Amino acid sequence: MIEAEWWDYDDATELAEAVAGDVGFIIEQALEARGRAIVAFPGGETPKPALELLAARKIEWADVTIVPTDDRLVPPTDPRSNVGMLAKMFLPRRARVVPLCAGETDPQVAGHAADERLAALEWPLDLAWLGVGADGHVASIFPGPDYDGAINGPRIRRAMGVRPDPMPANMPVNRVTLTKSALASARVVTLVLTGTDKRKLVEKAIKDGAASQLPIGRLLADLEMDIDIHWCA
Ligand SMILES: O=C(O)[C@H](O)[C@@H](O)[C@H](O)[C@H](O)COP(=O)(O)O
Repeated sequence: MIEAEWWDYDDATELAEAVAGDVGFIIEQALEARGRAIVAFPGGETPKPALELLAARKIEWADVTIVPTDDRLVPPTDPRSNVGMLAKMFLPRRARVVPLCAGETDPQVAGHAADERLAALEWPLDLAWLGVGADGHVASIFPGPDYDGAINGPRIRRAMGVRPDPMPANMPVNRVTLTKSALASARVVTLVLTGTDKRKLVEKAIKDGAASQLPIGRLLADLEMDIDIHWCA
């Protein structure tokens, strides 16, 4: 079982400030050690306040590469696009924001194209900042025909196209995701979530370990380092 350290906050503002501080520190350490940083940031709603605070921090953003942990197969101008959100926040800061999808409509074609684009970057990630869905998905690793590939695929495969089955009701679109091995190999993995239901789900996933039925459980079971989990109700 992995060692998870839970950091509990009184409210969403405190959570966002703490996460922005932590992530900023991790990036600065990478810049100091290697002169550049490569980080994966999640999509969804939870990270937005922390991402905004982070973007306002004084960091040498021009030396930072940001990749979404996952994206929806929609144009970057679509409000559902994770890279669109990250680009709006971090391109004005001069960070490099690398998209997972570039107009492809077929998830498998998109996954292979993303994999090729990512191969040109410096691996491993300095940070994989993760969120979790109420159904237990992490990044866009969902049950369906691509689940096994995203979870158990060859280590060299960093991105995959995903056709969730069943489709999540609130966002019924195909995806591209970083694979479990690309995420789990990051130098630091951190998880940020809100709400009691998600907390219970993650606590059970950690307890179940590799036998977990949930994508988040399968990923956490594979980590070789401790993980900080930031949470507020
Ligand atoms: O497309 C996705 O599914 C997201 O990018 C995923 O990475 C996110 O972390 C979870 O869905 C949680 O999202 P919320 O924070 O909005 O619940």
